[in-house]
Amino acid sequence: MPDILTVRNLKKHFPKVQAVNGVSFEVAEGSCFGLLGPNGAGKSTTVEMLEGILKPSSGEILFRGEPIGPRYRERVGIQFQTTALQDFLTVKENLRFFHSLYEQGPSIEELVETCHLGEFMDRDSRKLSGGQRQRLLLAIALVNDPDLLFLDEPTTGLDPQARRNFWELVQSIKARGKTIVLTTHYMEEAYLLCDEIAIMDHGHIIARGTPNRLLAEHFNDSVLEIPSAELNGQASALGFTVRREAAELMTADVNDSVRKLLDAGVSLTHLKIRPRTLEDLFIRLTGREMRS
Ligand SMILES: Nc1ncnc2c1ncn2[C@@H]1O[C@H](COP(=O)(O)OP(=O)(O)OP(=O)(O)O)[C@@H](O)[C@H]1O
Repeated sequence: MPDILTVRNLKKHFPKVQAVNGVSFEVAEGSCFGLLGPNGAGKSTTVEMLEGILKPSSGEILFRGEPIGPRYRERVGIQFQTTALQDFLTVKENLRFFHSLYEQGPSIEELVETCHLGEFMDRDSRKLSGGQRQRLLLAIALVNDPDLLFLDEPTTGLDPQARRNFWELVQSIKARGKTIVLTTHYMEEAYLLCDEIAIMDHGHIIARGTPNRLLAEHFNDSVLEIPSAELNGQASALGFTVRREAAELMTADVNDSVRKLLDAGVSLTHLKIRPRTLEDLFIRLTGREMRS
């Protein structure tokens, strides 16, 4: 697929901070691109420049090969946070208001169907649950039928079920050929939704690629997890690190490690063997855990 966005050596200085310090990447048409990083890494600043809201200090942003200009805003959709909603209006009224700002785009009925808003159209938009609010904000981001959709931490604060519902929605929108740029603090979300991710820290991109390729590049081992109590006081002798109730062992030879556990008389009933995750990669690269 050709690139819908090309970003070259993008920088943004604020008076006391170099928030973004020379980032370059491409986003393929129809893909979901994830920008990850610890607090203050420069994700929001980067995204605001890509959205055309914030002027870069230097560098280039090309949309389908052309520098972004006044018509760019017609081709992008931005899922703004709650403040974008008009107070005292119902969901239907909010949707009508934003819909009236554009001459083209899907009908209100289509937006309602796509974002599953049907059940609460007459509700005051301040009375929505977190998941319902995010679906309304997503519908508003889609009013102009954008080619490129920006989702900035769309599921932060949602309960697990609402988060899963939102992921399904994002997948269905992507299946219609839209390109998505997503920032998230949830590694599971990035793994599930993103074709490609970039991990930022201190204004730089420190890793970029498909989630599976990045995992394969950085790890050749798996993780054994077992309740510490089951190791009968032999955790350190068996090479395990104890983290609260669970003990962990990273091993490139799972068979050998399991054999040693059996030889030591450890019950394997609650043993879990898992591959490395993006969370592990994130901690390895940034030295920090993701905010949850
Ligand atoms: N308008 C501004 N003026 C001055 N400094 C700013 C401004 N916006 C952001 N910064 C600083 O730039 C750096 C990057 O901030 P940014 O919000 O882009 O990070 P982030 O990765 O999105 O963090 P978070 O995950 O907390 O949202 C931080 O040090 C932040 O304090």
